[in-house]
Amino acid sequence: MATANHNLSNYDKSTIPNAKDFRFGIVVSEWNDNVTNGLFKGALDALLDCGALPENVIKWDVPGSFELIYGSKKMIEQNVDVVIAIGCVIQGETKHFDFVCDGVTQGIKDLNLTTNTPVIFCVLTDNNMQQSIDRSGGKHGNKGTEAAIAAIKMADLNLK
Ligand SMILES: Nc1c(NC[C@H](O)[C@H](O)[C@H](O)CO)[nH]c(=O)[nH]c1=O
Ligand SMILES: CC(=O)[C@@H](O)COP(=O)(O)O
Repeated sequence: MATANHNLSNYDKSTIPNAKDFRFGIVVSEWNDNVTNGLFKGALDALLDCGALPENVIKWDVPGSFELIYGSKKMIEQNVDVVIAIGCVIQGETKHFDFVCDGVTQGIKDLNLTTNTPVIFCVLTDNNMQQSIDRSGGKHGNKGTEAAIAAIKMADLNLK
């Protein structure tokens, strides 16, 4: 189902574990920060709504989405139960978009394979700024909210 047919912010709290005992690390890219700040707000609001304690949420900023890989790796060392990697990559004139998107995707995938801490992929890879705005609190909801719910579920799974 494409995002256009699905609101990213919809969730049913009755189906989500209480997050009060989980520690969350959130790494946020500063590129396109009008978007990434919106994604972070969506994620934080959802975590707190589902019972997370503010003191159990660590937030770090990194320069760009490519640095989400190293930032998430270092965040894992902070003994958190799950990491959310937040970024916004928008197509420019060159192929750089392709390499950044593939690099961060593969890097986060590798962290999920090689560590015991889930890293949630909350990286928009859009054709233009409007698509990013629409997915960070706009008409399609907020991918940060979606990522937070995924983070809670994966933290709960990680304890089993
Ligand atoms: N163009 C975008 C970038 N580019 C920067 C890279 O992520 C990286 O910081 C740089 O190559 C230095 O290593 N980053 C984004 O997050 N979004 C973009 O649209
Ligand atoms: C994803 C990028 O790095 C890209 O936005 C940079 O823009 P350009 O390809 O025009 O250099």
